[in-house]
Amino acid sequence: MTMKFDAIVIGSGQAGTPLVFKLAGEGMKVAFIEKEHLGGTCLNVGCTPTKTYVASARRMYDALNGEALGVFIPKGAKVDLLKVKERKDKLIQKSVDGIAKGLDSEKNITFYKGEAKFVSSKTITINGKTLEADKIFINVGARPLIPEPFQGLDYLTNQSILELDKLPEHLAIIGGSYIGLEFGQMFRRFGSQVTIVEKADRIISREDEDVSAEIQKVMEKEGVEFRLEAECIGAKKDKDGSFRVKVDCEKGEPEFHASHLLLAVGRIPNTDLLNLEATGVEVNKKGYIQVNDELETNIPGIYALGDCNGKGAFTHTSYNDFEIVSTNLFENGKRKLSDRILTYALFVDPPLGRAGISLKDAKEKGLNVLVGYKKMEEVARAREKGETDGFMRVIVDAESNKILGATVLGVGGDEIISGILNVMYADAPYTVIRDSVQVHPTVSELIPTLLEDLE
Ligand SMILES: Cc1cc2nc3c(=O)[nH]c(=O)nc-3n(C[C@H](O)[C@H](O)[C@H](O)COP(=O)(O)OP(=O)(O)OC[C@H]3O[C@@H](n4cnc5c(N)ncnc54)[C@H](O)[C@@H]3O)c2cc1C
Ligand SMILES: NC(=O)c1ccc[n+]([C@@H]2O[C@H](COP(=O)([O-])OP(=O)(O)OC[C@H]3O[C@@H](n4cnc5c(N)ncnc54)[C@H](O)[C@@H]3O)[C@@H](O)[C@H]2O)c1
Repeated sequence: MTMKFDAIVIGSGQAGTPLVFKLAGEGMKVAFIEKEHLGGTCLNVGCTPTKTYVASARRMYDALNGEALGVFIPKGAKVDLLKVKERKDKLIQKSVDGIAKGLDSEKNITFYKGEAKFVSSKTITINGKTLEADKIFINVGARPLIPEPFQGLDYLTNQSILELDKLPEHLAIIGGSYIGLEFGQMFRRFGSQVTIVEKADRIISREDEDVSAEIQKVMEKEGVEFRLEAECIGAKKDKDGSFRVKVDCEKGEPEFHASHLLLAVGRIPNTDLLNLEATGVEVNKKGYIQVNDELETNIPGIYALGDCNGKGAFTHTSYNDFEIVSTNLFENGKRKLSDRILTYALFVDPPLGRAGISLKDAKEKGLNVLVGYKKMEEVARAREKGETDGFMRVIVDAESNKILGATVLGVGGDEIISGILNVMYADAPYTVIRDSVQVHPTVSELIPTLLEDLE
């Protein structure tokens, strides 16, 4: 028998979860399907646990680096990974329980635990049942990419590394991008030896070259080893249980030993699990579902939100997808994907805050831009804190005076970037910040000064 609903939401990610409550609140009967964790990647195996670990790692760093500020902390500080994990598990559980309680008390939502598959553009199957709805919202997220040479090995992913209760002696991380760098710095701070293997000639090669160089410098100072221009082509387990990691490289050893191996070589969308062929929904070569400016696919009534549409890869972009769909469906709104300005942070320490285009993007597009740049060393508050690594850069359109992009790599960079982003959303000229008065002493106070000196 087919069960009829007004809407079906597949995946309890950062868009699906708020959407299901909104749909139900509007009086629709909704089926909500999740195959693994309630709350999705961000809450269970992404942002929340990693930023919880980053906080513990920072405490450890402070305990070991007091002397420069005249604070002598007796030796012996150590990390108990089990306790770090328990703290993380508790934080997650509280949020998961909150979602579960919300579901229990909403009579319009029927929750199904299991993997949904399409039968047609209006029907899906779940645990042997068939559900039908005129509106179907796909929010299935992404999973770690596991290249062929690593299949069958007991490697770690962003999920399993967060289940360890003992510190790895030597953690080899394959991939020097967002996931690799955040885990790399935190495990080094916890006390592991860390080697990051990256096939490109620099880490986070989507960023400007000076960003890659500065983050590498900071992490090397803390003892993280980098193998650049080194493609990991596989690994073997030795009898003692350690890994022999093989790299294709011109410089350095083609093999090294590590106790643990973390794969952080990219993510793939979970769209291959959905039997989308039954619907005619278009996906691109990488498996991302193609959507229009309002997140609808080529099949009317089917929407794709979050990482699986390839339009963003962050929690805030996924949540914004929810806002677009929700406003347009229920509030007569006209919100569009194309109104969104790119922004994100990389939570290494000091953090990288980014908004809009990079200098590399500006050059590639041949844009006529003015650039303001200051090193963190020039910021009084950064000197007072003893945290002078990094720099800030703001890119301005030479004709319109509008801000096109910004990079704040330095203490507070993840928060400071919002001030610049807000002016970009206001579509105001850079002179608004240049002529503003900021609190002294803050890192933000140098941004008006930086904007006085555009080149
Ligand atoms: C280690 C790590 C750290 C991160 N840190 C940050 C950060 O600091 N800031 C940030 O903005 N972003 C961060 N991200 C990215 C962020 O987690 C994702 O962008 C965000 O979770 C995207 O959410 P989503 O809505 O696309 O779906 P997800 O949160 O991925 O949820 C999708 C859900 O769908 C379920 N599902 C899949 N297929 C099916 C199916 N067929 N049937 C039923 N259910 C299904 C999955 O089990 C999953 O629970 C991080 C990611 C990782 C991996
Ligand atoms: N702070 C944040 O917002 C945050 C944090 C973590 C993750 N994320 C999300 O996670 C995703 C990034 O995932 P990621 O870091 O795994 O992937 P990525 O795609 O960003 O980078 C993969 C890296 O691995 C390298 N690589 C690939 N194969 C290799 C090989 N065989 N040997 C050596 N290097 C190899 C690539 O050159 C690349 O630098 C993004 O979607 C991002 O949005 C976000």
